[in-house]
Amino acid sequence: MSTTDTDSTSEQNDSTAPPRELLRTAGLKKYFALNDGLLDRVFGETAHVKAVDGVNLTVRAGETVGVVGESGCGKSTLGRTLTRLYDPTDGSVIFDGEHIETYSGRDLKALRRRVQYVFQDPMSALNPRKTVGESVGKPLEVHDIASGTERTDRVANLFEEMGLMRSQLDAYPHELSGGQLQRVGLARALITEPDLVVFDEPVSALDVTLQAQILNLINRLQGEYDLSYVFISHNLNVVRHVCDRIAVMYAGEVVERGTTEQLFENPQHPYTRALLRSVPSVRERHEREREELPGSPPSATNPPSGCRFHPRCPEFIDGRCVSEAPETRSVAGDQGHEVACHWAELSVEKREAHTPPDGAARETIEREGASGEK
Ligand SMILES: Nc1ncnc2c1ncn2[C@@H]1O[C@H](COP(=O)(O)OP(=O)(O)OP(=O)(O)O)[C@@H](O)[C@H]1O
Repeated sequence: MSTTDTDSTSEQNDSTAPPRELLRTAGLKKYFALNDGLLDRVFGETAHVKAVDGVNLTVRAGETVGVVGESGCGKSTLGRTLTRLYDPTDGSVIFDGEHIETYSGRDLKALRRRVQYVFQDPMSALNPRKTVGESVGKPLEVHDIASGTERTDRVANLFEEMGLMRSQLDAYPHELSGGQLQRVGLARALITEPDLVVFDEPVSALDVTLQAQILNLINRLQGEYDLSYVFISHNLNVVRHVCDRIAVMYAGEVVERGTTEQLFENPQHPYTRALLRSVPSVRERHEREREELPGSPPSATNPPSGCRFHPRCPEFIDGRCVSEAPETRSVAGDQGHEVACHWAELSVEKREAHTPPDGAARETIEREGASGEK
């Protein structure tokens, strides 16, 4: 898939130019080997879960980029691969102008200071046998940033900034509530003063009141600490409130990207439209559209041919949907808005006149399209 996100020298000299690019992935892939038994190695090829399959994503300084999609579409794997918690299978990750996909040793350690990951479950980043104060202060020691009383003071100050009490420095993780733990998780991520933080469903385990508090805190910290965020979520209401731009993922690929306004006001991909219809407050605004999206996401090991969404697509056109992977194209008149879909390539008139084939006709097209007999 292609991207139109580019930085030219003239842009950099222009005061109205967008902020500098902090992170860019190009053709990023992460496959997991599924079978690694002796028989598989001797007799056949190892099957792979194509969790992330050629993703281009750009994050500019100071912005929040959302990654949305149903469960299993590859959001967490993308987040972990672009922060080098996972090694990419292919493609590149450029952070602050440097290719980091090949980093190891000292370079990788230095990167860890600048790029942080906040998990849905903050316990994942905390040692249950250590006080939360010790866990939050640990990166200061690992990266030789501060020790002794300076370390204690830094951790205590950050705790207060997160809305925690100094007395809670000595608490063990099991002694704190979910909301307090997520604040500790934020403190642990911010203690090294990173440039980029990836949030993986940071509030989905919390009740609605706590969600709002933590989201407000995340929002405030961005300005105070000059941070860029990648915000992974399946909750479109949350994403809408915190993100500047959004990438919609389906079966390991980005199928649409644009500003939050573009995606919510002018969604182009049938998958994005279906996702939006599943959000009650948004559905009211799109009530003229078709009904809920049927079915579930495909196998990540053997995804459908052509457009991976075609078996579930309410706008299915013809054999192209089955045999040709759609290119990522700019949406006319909507700068920075891109979509990968054959239906979105049609003129407005053709789209309006289009009636998707159903029943036997569709089955025939799918069979012929997949076998190339069309
Ligand atoms: N370590 C792993 N080994 C094998 N397969 C994996 C691994 N991690 C993820 N997967 C698979 O990769 C695909 C993408 O998973 P991933 O967790 O990235 O999706 P997700 O969109 O974040 O889902 P969720 O919202 O449920 O967390 C899924 O099919 C998943 O089962």
